[in-house]
Amino acid sequence: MVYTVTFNPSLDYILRLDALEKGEINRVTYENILPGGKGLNVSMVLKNLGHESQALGFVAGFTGEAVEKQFASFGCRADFVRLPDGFSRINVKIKAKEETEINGQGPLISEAAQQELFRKLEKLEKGDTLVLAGSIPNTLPDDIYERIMERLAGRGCRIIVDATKGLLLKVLAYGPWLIKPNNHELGEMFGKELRTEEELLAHAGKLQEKGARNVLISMAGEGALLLTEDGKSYRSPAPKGTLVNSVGAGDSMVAGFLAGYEESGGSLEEAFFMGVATGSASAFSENLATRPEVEALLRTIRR
Ligand SMILES: Nc1ncnc2c1ncn2[C@@H]1O[C@H](COP(=O)(O)OP(=O)(O)O)[C@@H](O)[C@H]1O
Ligand SMILES: O=P(O)(O)OC[C@H]1O[C@](O)(COP(=O)(O)O)[C@@H](O)[C@@H]1O
Repeated sequence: MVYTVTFNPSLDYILRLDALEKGEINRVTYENILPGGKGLNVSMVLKNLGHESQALGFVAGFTGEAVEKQFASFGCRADFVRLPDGFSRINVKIKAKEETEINGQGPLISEAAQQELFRKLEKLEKGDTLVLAGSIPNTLPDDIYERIMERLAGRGCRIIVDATKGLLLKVLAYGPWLIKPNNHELGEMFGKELRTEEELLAHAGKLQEKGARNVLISMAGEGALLLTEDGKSYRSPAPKGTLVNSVGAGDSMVAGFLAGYEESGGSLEEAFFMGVATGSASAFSENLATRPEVEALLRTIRR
Protein backbone atom coordinates (compact mmCIF):
# COMPACT_ATOMS: atom_id res chain seq x y z
CA MET A 1 0.00 0.00 0.00
CA VAL A 2 1.12 3.55 -0.69
CA TYR A 3 0.70 6.09 2.10
CA THR A 4 1.18 9.80 1.50
CA VAL A 5 1.78 12.25 4.32
CA THR A 6 0.90 15.92 3.97
CA PHE A 7 1.62 17.98 7.05
CA ASN A 8 0.07 21.08 5.62
CA PRO A 9 -2.80 20.32 3.21
CA SER A 10 -4.45 23.26 1.52
CA LEU A 11 -7.27 24.47 -0.59
CA ASP A 12 -5.58 25.70 -3.75
CA TYR A 13 -7.46 28.80 -4.97
CA ILE A 14 -6.58 29.04 -8.64
CA LEU A 15 -7.17 32.38 -10.31
CA ARG A 16 -6.65 33.44 -13.88
CA LEU A 17 -6.47 37.05 -15.00
CA ASP A 18 -5.06 38.88 -17.99
CA ALA A 19 -2.59 40.92 -15.97
CA LEU A 20 -1.89 41.31 -12.27
CA GLU A 21 -1.60 44.98 -11.28
CA LYS A 22 0.04 45.51 -7.91
CA GLY A 23 -1.85 47.95 -5.65
CA GLU A 24 -5.00 47.80 -7.86
CA ILE A 25 -8.31 45.94 -7.74
CA ASN A 26 -7.85 42.97 -10.07
CA ARG A 27 -10.81 41.05 -11.55
CA VAL A 28 -10.37 37.42 -12.46
CA THR A 29 -11.49 35.64 -15.63
CA TYR A 30 -11.46 32.11 -14.11
CA GLU A 31 -11.44 30.65 -10.63
CA ASN A 32 -11.36 27.16 -9.15
CA ILE A 33 -10.77 25.63 -5.74
CA LEU A 34 -9.02 22.26 -5.45
CA PRO A 35 -7.62 20.26 -2.56
CA GLY A 36 -3.86 20.73 -2.50
CA GLY A 37 -0.67 19.93 -0.71
CA LYS A 38 1.95 17.72 -2.22
CA GLY A 39 1.00 14.37 -0.67
CA LEU A 40 -2.68 14.89 -1.50
CA ASN A 41 -1.79 15.65 -5.09
CA VAL A 42 0.27 12.45 -5.27
CA SER A 43 -2.72 10.46 -3.96
CA MET A 44 -5.15 12.10 -6.40
CA VAL A 45 -2.93 11.41 -9.40
CA LEU A 46 -2.32 7.82 -8.25
CA LYS A 47 -6.10 7.42 -8.17
CA ASN A 48 -6.39 8.83 -11.70
CA LEU A 49 -3.80 6.27 -12.79
CA GLY A 50 -5.74 3.42 -11.17
CA HIS A 51 -3.66 2.98 -7.99
CA GLU A 52 -4.98 3.07 -4.45
CA SER A 53 -3.27 4.97 -1.65
CA GLN A 54 -4.14 6.39 1.72
CA ALA A 55 -3.46 10.02 2.62
CA LEU A 56 -2.34 10.93 6.12
CA GLY A 57 -1.74 14.36 7.60
CA PHE A 58 -3.49 17.13 9.48
CA VAL A 59 -6.63 19.13 8.72
CA ALA A 60 -8.35 21.87 10.70
CA GLY A 61 -11.42 24.09 10.58
CA PHE A 62 -13.93 24.62 7.78
CA THR A 63 -11.20 24.68 5.15
CA GLY A 64 -9.96 21.33 6.47
CA GLU A 65 -13.49 19.94 6.13
CA ALA A 66 -13.62 21.18 2.55
CA VAL A 67 -10.24 19.57 1.82
CA GLU A 68 -11.50 16.24 3.20
CA LYS A 69 -14.79 16.42 1.33
CA GLN A 70 -13.30 17.33 -2.03
CA PHE A 71 -10.52 14.79 -1.63
CA ALA A 72 -13.07 12.05 -0.91
CA SER A 73 -15.12 13.16 -3.92
CA PHE A 74 -12.14 12.21 -6.11
CA GLY A 75 -12.50 8.69 -4.69
CA CYS A 76 -9.35 9.03 -2.56
CA ARG A 77 -8.94 7.51 0.90
CA ALA A 78 -7.69 9.52 3.85
CA ASP A 79 -7.14 9.08 7.55
CA PHE A 80 -6.33 12.61 8.67
CA VAL A 81 -5.70 13.82 12.20
CA ARG A 82 -8.31 16.55 12.85
CA LEU A 83 -6.84 19.48 14.77
CA PRO A 84 -9.09 21.21 17.32
CA ASP A 85 -8.05 24.78 16.48
CA GLY A 86 -7.13 26.90 13.51
CA PHE A 87 -7.85 26.18 9.86
CA SER A 88 -6.14 24.44 6.99
CA ARG A 89 -4.46 27.00 4.75
CA ILE A 90 -5.66 28.47 1.47
CA ASN A 91 -2.90 28.70 -1.13
CA VAL A 92 -3.49 31.30 -3.80
CA LYS A 93 -2.21 30.46 -7.29
CA ILE A 94 -2.39 33.47 -9.60
CA LYS A 95 -2.04 32.77 -13.30
CA ALA A 96 -1.54 36.05 -15.12
CA LYS A 97 1.33 36.87 -17.52
CA GLU A 98 3.45 34.99 -15.02
CA GLU A 99 2.55 32.58 -12.20
CA THR A 100 2.53 33.96 -8.64
CA GLU A 101 1.85 31.77 -5.61
CA ILE A 102 0.97 32.80 -2.06
CA ASN A 103 1.07 29.78 0.25
CA GLY A 104 -0.49 30.03 3.72
CA GLN A 105 1.20 29.10 6.96
CA GLY A 106 -1.18 26.43 8.28
CA PRO A 107 -2.52 25.54 11.71
CA LEU A 108 -0.69 24.75 14.91
CA ILE A 109 0.06 21.03 15.26
CA SER A 110 0.41 20.06 18.91
CA GLU A 111 2.72 17.36 20.25
CA ALA A 112 -0.40 15.23 20.96
CA ALA A 113 -1.52 15.56 17.34
CA GLN A 114 1.96 14.59 16.12
CA GLN A 115 1.80 11.48 18.31
CA GLU A 116 -1.56 10.63 16.75
CA LEU A 117 0.04 10.70 13.31
CA PHE A 118 2.91 8.53 14.55
CA ARG A 119 0.34 5.99 15.80
CA LYS A 120 -1.28 5.90 12.37
CA LEU A 121 2.13 5.27 10.80
CA GLU A 122 2.56 2.17 12.97
CA LYS A 123 0.51 0.19 10.42
CA LEU A 124 3.20 0.49 7.75
CA GLU A 125 4.87 -2.81 6.95
CA LYS A 126 7.34 -4.44 4.58
CA GLY A 127 6.61 -3.58 0.96
CA ASP A 128 4.63 -0.42 1.78
CA THR A 129 5.64 2.92 0.31
CA LEU A 130 5.53 6.18 2.23
CA VAL A 131 5.57 9.53 0.45
CA LEU A 132 6.61 12.47 2.63
CA ALA A 133 5.89 15.55 0.62
CA GLY A 134 5.69 19.28 1.05
CA SER A 135 6.57 21.88 3.59
CA ILE A 136 6.24 21.64 7.35
CA PRO A 137 4.22 24.41 9.04
CA ASN A 138 6.68 26.68 10.82
CA THR A 139 4.97 25.84 14.11
CA LEU A 140 6.53 22.34 13.93
CA PRO A 141 10.10 21.26 14.57
CA ASP A 142 11.82 20.77 11.24
CA ASP A 143 13.21 17.37 12.21
CA ILE A 144 9.77 15.79 11.93
CA TYR A 145 10.53 13.96 8.65
CA GLU A 146 13.68 12.54 10.26
CA ARG A 147 11.71 11.40 13.29
CA ILE A 148 9.27 9.54 11.04
CA MET A 149 12.04 7.91 9.05
CA GLU A 150 13.86 6.92 12.22
CA ARG A 151 10.73 5.20 13.53
CA LEU A 152 10.24 3.30 10.27
CA ALA A 153 13.88 2.28 9.88
CA GLY A 154 14.34 -1.47 9.38
CA ARG A 155 10.70 -2.13 8.43
CA GLY A 156 11.40 -2.59 4.74
CA CYS A 157 9.26 0.35 3.60
CA ARG A 158 10.23 2.46 0.58
CA ILE A 159 10.31 6.14 1.50
CA ILE A 160 10.02 8.97 -0.99
CA VAL A 161 10.78 12.51 0.10
CA ASP A 162 9.76 15.55 -1.92
CA ALA A 163 10.74 18.58 0.11
CA THR A 164 13.01 21.56 -0.24
CA LYS A 165 16.57 22.22 0.80
CA GLY A 166 17.00 21.95 4.58
CA LEU A 167 14.25 19.37 5.07
CA LEU A 168 15.57 17.19 2.28
CA LEU A 169 19.21 17.37 3.32
CA LYS A 170 18.29 16.28 6.84
CA VAL A 171 16.59 13.04 5.75
CA LEU A 172 19.34 11.75 3.46
CA ALA A 173 21.11 9.91 6.27
CA TYR A 174 18.00 7.72 6.61
CA GLY A 175 18.40 6.41 3.06
CA PRO A 176 15.24 7.56 1.24
CA TRP A 177 14.47 5.30 -1.72
CA LEU A 178 13.66 8.30 -3.92
CA ILE A 179 14.06 12.05 -3.66
CA LYS A 180 12.78 14.52 -6.24
CA PRO A 181 14.42 17.92 -6.12
CA ASN A 182 13.92 20.19 -9.12
CA ASN A 183 17.06 21.57 -10.75
CA HIS A 184 16.84 24.88 -8.84
CA GLU A 185 16.34 23.14 -5.48
CA LEU A 186 19.31 20.88 -6.18
CA GLY A 187 21.47 23.94 -6.89
CA GLU A 188 20.22 25.70 -3.74
CA MET A 189 21.31 22.72 -1.66
CA PHE A 190 24.86 23.36 -2.79
CA GLY A 191 24.61 27.17 -2.93
CA LYS A 192 25.18 27.34 -6.69
CA GLU A 193 23.36 27.41 -9.99
CA LEU A 194 23.65 24.10 -11.81
CA ARG A 195 23.35 24.58 -15.55
CA THR A 196 24.39 21.44 -17.39
CA GLU A 197 23.12 17.88 -17.12
CA GLU A 198 26.62 16.80 -16.12
CA GLU A 199 26.64 19.28 -13.23
CA LEU A 200 23.15 18.20 -12.13
CA LEU A 201 24.02 14.49 -12.22
CA ALA A 202 27.29 15.11 -10.39
CA HIS A 203 25.42 16.86 -7.58
CA ALA A 204 22.74 14.17 -7.52
CA GLY A 205 25.67 11.82 -6.94
CA LYS A 206 26.73 13.91 -3.94
CA LEU A 207 23.23 13.42 -2.48
CA GLN A 208 23.65 9.69 -2.99
CA GLU A 209 26.94 9.87 -1.06
CA LYS A 210 24.90 11.38 1.79
CA GLY A 211 22.41 8.47 1.68
CA ALA A 212 19.78 9.05 -1.05
CA ARG A 213 19.20 5.94 -3.18
CA ASN A 214 17.54 7.18 -6.38
CA VAL A 215 17.56 10.86 -7.34
CA LEU A 216 14.96 12.20 -9.76
CA ILE A 217 15.71 15.75 -10.92
CA SER A 218 12.78 17.55 -12.50
CA MET A 219 13.48 20.47 -14.80
CA ALA A 220 9.99 21.77 -15.67
CA GLY A 221 9.77 22.34 -19.47
CA GLU A 222 13.29 20.91 -19.89
CA GLY A 223 12.23 17.41 -18.79
CA ALA A 224 14.05 15.35 -16.17
CA LEU A 225 17.08 13.29 -15.18
CA LEU A 226 17.30 10.18 -13.02
CA LEU A 227 20.37 8.84 -11.25
CA THR A 228 19.68 5.34 -9.95
CA GLU A 229 21.25 3.59 -7.01
CA ASP A 230 23.17 1.28 -9.31
CA GLY A 231 24.82 4.27 -11.00
CA LYS A 232 22.70 4.35 -14.20
CA SER A 233 21.42 7.66 -15.46
CA TYR A 234 18.43 8.40 -17.67
CA ARG A 235 17.35 11.63 -19.31
CA SER A 236 14.15 12.65 -20.98
CA PRO A 237 12.99 15.82 -22.66
CA ALA A 238 9.57 17.06 -21.59
CA PRO A 239 6.86 16.03 -24.04
CA LYS A 240 5.72 18.83 -26.32
CA GLY A 241 2.59 20.73 -25.34
CA THR A 242 1.17 23.97 -24.04
CA LEU A 243 1.67 24.86 -20.40
CA VAL A 244 -1.75 25.40 -18.78
CA ASN A 245 -1.21 24.95 -15.04
CA SER A 246 2.06 23.78 -13.52
CA VAL A 247 0.66 23.48 -9.98
CA GLY A 248 1.09 19.87 -8.96
CA ALA A 249 3.35 18.91 -11.89
CA GLY A 250 6.12 17.80 -9.51
CA ASP A 251 3.68 15.83 -7.35
CA SER A 252 2.21 14.23 -10.48
CA MET A 253 5.69 13.19 -11.52
CA VAL A 254 6.17 11.38 -8.20
CA ALA A 255 2.81 9.63 -8.61
CA GLY A 256 3.61 8.64 -12.19
CA PHE A 257 7.01 7.31 -11.10
CA LEU A 258 5.38 5.13 -8.45
CA ALA A 259 2.68 3.89 -10.81
CA GLY A 260 5.26 3.12 -13.52
CA TYR A 261 7.47 1.28 -11.03
CA GLU A 262 4.56 -0.83 -9.83
CA GLU A 263 3.19 -1.59 -13.30
CA SER A 264 6.57 -2.58 -14.75
CA GLY A 265 7.36 -4.95 -11.91
CA GLY A 266 10.09 -2.69 -10.52
CA SER A 267 11.81 -1.02 -13.49
CA LEU A 268 13.28 2.37 -12.54
CA GLU A 269 13.59 3.24 -16.22
CA GLU A 270 9.89 2.65 -16.90
CA ALA A 271 9.07 4.51 -13.69
CA PHE A 272 11.14 7.46 -14.87
CA PHE A 273 9.41 7.86 -18.24
CA MET A 274 5.96 7.39 -16.70
CA GLY A 275 6.92 10.08 -14.16
CA VAL A 276 7.90 12.55 -16.86
CA ALA A 277 4.75 11.89 -18.89
CA THR A 278 2.55 12.29 -15.81
CA GLY A 279 4.23 15.55 -14.72
CA SER A 280 3.76 17.00 -18.18
CA ALA A 281 0.18 15.74 -18.50
CA SER A 282 -0.66 17.76 -15.37
CA ALA A 283 1.26 20.79 -16.64
CA PHE A 284 -0.70 20.69 -19.92
CA SER A 285 -4.11 20.49 -18.28
CA GLU A 286 -6.23 22.65 -15.97
CA ASN A 287 -6.55 19.69 -13.58
CA LEU A 288 -4.26 16.88 -12.51
CA ALA A 289 -3.16 14.27 -15.07
CA THR A 290 -5.56 11.54 -16.17
CA ARG A 291 -4.54 8.08 -17.43
CA PRO A 292 -5.40 8.69 -21.13
CA GLU A 293 -3.48 12.00 -21.09
CA VAL A 294 -0.44 10.29 -19.57
CA GLU A 295 -0.52 7.40 -22.03
CA ALA A 296 -0.75 9.75 -25.00
CA LEU A 297 2.33 11.69 -23.84
CA LEU A 298 4.25 8.55 -22.88
CA ARG A 299 4.07 7.36 -26.48
CA THR A 300 5.83 10.56 -27.61
CA ILE A 301 8.88 10.19 -25.33
CA ARG A 302 9.21 6.44 -24.96
CA ARG A 303 10.71 4.44 -27.88
N1 LIG B 1 6.27 23.76 -18.88
C1 LIG B 1 6.30 22.42 -18.88
N2 LIG B 1 6.28 21.74 -20.06
C2 LIG B 1 6.33 20.39 -20.09
N3 LIG B 1 6.42 19.63 -19.00
C3 LIG B 1 6.45 20.25 -17.79
C4 LIG B 1 6.38 21.68 -17.66
N4 LIG B 1 6.43 21.99 -16.35
C5 LIG B 1 6.51 20.81 -15.68
N5 LIG B 1 6.54 19.76 -16.54
C6 LIG B 1 6.66 18.32 -16.24
O1 LIG B 1 6.48 18.10 -14.84
C7 LIG B 1 7.70 17.65 -14.25
C8 LIG B 1 7.86 18.32 -12.88
O2 LIG B 1 7.87 19.73 -13.05
P1 LIG B 1 8.76 20.71 -12.18
O3 LIG B 1 8.21 22.08 -12.42
O4 LIG B 1 10.18 20.50 -12.49
O5 LIG B 1 8.48 20.20 -10.69
P2 LIG B 1 8.22 21.03 -9.35
O6 LIG B 1 6.78 21.49 -9.44
O7 LIG B 1 8.42 20.02 -8.27
O8 LIG B 1 9.21 22.16 -9.34
C9 LIG B 1 8.82 18.01 -15.26
O9 LIG B 1 9.93 17.17 -15.13
C10 LIG B 1 8.07 17.83 -16.58
O10 LIG B 1 7.99 16.46 -16.92
O1 LIG C 1 3.78 22.34 1.09
P1 LIG C 1 4.25 23.48 0.23
O2 LIG C 1 5.69 23.39 -0.15
O3 LIG C 1 3.88 24.81 0.80
O4 LIG C 1 3.49 23.39 -1.15
C1 LIG C 1 2.09 23.31 -1.22
C2 LIG C 1 1.63 23.54 -2.60
O5 LIG C 1 2.30 22.63 -3.43
C3 LIG C 1 1.38 21.98 -4.29
O6 LIG C 1 1.19 20.68 -3.75
C4 LIG C 1 1.89 21.95 -5.69
O7 LIG C 1 3.19 21.38 -5.72
P2 LIG C 1 4.11 21.34 -7.02
O8 LIG C 1 3.63 22.39 -7.97
O9 LIG C 1 5.51 21.57 -6.52
O10 LIG C 1 3.96 19.97 -7.58
C5 LIG C 1 0.09 22.75 -4.19
O11 LIG C 1 -1.04 21.94 -4.38
C6 LIG C 1 0.17 23.32 -2.79
O12 LIG C 1 -0.52 24.52 -2.70
